[in-house]
Amino acid sequence: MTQHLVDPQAPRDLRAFIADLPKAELHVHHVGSASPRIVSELAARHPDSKVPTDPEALADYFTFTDFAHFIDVYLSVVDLIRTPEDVRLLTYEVARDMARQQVRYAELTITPFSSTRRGIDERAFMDAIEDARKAAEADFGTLLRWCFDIPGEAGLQAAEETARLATDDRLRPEGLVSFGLGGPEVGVERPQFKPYFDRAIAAGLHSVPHAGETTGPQTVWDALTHLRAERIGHGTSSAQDPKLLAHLAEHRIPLEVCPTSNIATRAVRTLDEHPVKEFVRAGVVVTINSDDPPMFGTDLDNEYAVAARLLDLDERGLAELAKNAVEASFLDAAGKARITGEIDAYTAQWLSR
Ligand SMILES: O=C(O)c1cccc(C(=O)CC[C@H]2O[C@@H](n3cnc4c(=O)[nH]cnc43)[C@H](O)[C@@H]2O)c1
Ligand SMILES: [Zn+2]
Repeated sequence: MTQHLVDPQAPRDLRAFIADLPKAELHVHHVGSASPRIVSELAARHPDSKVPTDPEALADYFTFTDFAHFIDVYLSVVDLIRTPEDVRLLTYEVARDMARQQVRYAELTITPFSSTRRGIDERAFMDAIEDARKAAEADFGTLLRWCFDIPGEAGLQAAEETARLATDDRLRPEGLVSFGLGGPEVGVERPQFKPYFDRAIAAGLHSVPHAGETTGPQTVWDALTHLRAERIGHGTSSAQDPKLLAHLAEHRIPLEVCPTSNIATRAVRTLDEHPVKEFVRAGVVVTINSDDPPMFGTDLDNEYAVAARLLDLDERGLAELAKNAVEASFLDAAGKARITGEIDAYTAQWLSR
């Protein structure tokens, strides 16, 4: 792993504030959220897997030479999820880990194509995630919603399958709010996915593709123009194009920034070189996210601590970041007002200590 949990450079008091701050997370992957505890349990169920279960070996296994290596390792963890019960366990336990960090609401990116192509029945898959969603809400108070993403490198057959699963009224899960596109960007041009995004948008889903994570700003423009993106996953390379930054700011298209992820996949060299400051300076709406937290040796609290350092934020600034995520989410107005109220009440109480 490339980073230790809780940015050691963040002041102790700020870390305590972050730990209890009610939060929303908009960019976090389902399989990429499997903690060592969950991975161990899944690997025990499927002992033929090459994924190590010993935490130290796992830390080593989760050290990536580049983005392609990360995707290879990611897919080996995907291979651990073989039954609807695996899907349910993963989803419910991920929600438990989120609740511990006071995550009140999360949009979890799920790649149903990866599961159905590995033989999990599509109806059973949908039932498993929905069952876990309802149980997580009842048991932990964490609201989960889904973003179904196309694994772009798997091609148009994967796009077709993902669009079908997301728009078929008999299958589409109640918690589904958005449609995405993930995986490597190099050689995976965004415009080819336009017909699938058009179908998803026509079915009432929001468009949230990854773009500008591992390629330049043109990919972000393509996501905006061809895929009608309402938020951008990462968008890191937007910093190279002042006109793009101005466009994102003017149209209030939020970026889902995942600082530690960008270091772990070597998309950005060091945290101090991360362009998040430039986004804020240009007036772009920034949300802070963890992406694949255990794989990147991070969690959402740590990402807030990193953001506090990079953006020189105090408690009020951190509360604004948390509210950005709520506002940029696809939660209904009453839900947004409730979580925003909680953030304000918590911050006021903290500052009056
Ligand atoms: O499942 C398969 O069989 C398969 C076949 C070919 C290609 C793929 C993928 O490319 C899967 C990639 C998968 O990775 C997820 N992910 C997780 N973190 C990130 C990230 O930081 N940036 C982009 N993608 C990420 C994503 O959900 C993709 O669907 C699969
Ligand atoms: Zn991602």
